[in-house]
Amino acid sequence: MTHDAAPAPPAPAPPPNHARNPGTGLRPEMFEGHPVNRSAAERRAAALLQTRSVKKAWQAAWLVNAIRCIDLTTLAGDDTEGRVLRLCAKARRPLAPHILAGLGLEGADLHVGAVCVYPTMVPHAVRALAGSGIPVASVATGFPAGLMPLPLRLAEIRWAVDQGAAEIDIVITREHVLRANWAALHDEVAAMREACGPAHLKAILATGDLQTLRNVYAASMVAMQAGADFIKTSTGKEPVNATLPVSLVMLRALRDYRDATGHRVGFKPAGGMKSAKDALSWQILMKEELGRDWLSPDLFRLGASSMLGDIERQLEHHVTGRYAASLRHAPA
Ligand SMILES: O=C[C@H](O)COP(=O)(O)O
Repeated sequence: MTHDAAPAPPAPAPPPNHARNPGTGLRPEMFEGHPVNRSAAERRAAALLQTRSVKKAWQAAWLVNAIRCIDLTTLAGDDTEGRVLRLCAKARRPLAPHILAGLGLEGADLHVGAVCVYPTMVPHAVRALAGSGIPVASVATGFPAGLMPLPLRLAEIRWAVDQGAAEIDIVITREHVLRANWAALHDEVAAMREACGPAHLKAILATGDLQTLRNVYAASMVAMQAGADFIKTSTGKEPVNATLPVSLVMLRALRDYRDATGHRVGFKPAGGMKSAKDALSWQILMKEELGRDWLSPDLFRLGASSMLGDIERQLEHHVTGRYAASLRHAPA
């Protein structure tokens, strides 16, 4: 079966069509005792991808939509100003001119969803992206482990926001989840949300550390109840990062939260996603579970350091009928 309702070909990113999530205060009845069946989640994720595929003619539109939703990321210990400047140049012009022309998108303002960096790289990224409309996202709160005193984690958020970060990717204290200390998790994320001020808070749940899918569901719900604007699967540093079954559980939490509160919260799978096929798989999952409205950059991001290169390669093939050597593409 093909996937008929592909996202429309890309248009300039629309303004956010929903208010920020104000949170609800801690409401354990929304997640305690909520059953999550691992093999059912695995079966559903696998079945979706077996029975749904994107029509070949529409794959290019889906891949262009993925570009609009990428948080183009560098989070390496050897990051430098030069690397961040190159990344920002790629963020502004994610496709080579002949590919854009082949897609009929010469005039389109196609750029990625955000550039995601460590806090000390924020000033470089802010400078390089000035006037582009591309937000700078900063990880903070002692990324990736988060095991720093809370006042220091909050100060790190404030520092990154002062430097111009418009989005803050925080990490949660995994121990709060593993001990089912939901009040502590709620209060921590709520304090981080307050420290963010106008910047949007993306809560990284580090799902590979959370042991059970029931924990993933509960942590997703608590983060949203504390006012997270996005929930994100992984730091990219856990042994297991974004997977489709875990994502499915988080999407169900997003849906349940929307149904209970009327607020739509964004989703960001991250870590280990490298191919254009991954970009299609996660978009199919989103569309099947949450609908196409959720497939825009204000509600969906793909956190990836190396996915854009393969997307560009596949789009070049779409346009020219042949693959170029990957060295012809500017590194993403
Ligand atoms: O937040 C994004 C992740 O750190 C990116 O992970 P990745 O380097 O495996 O693509």
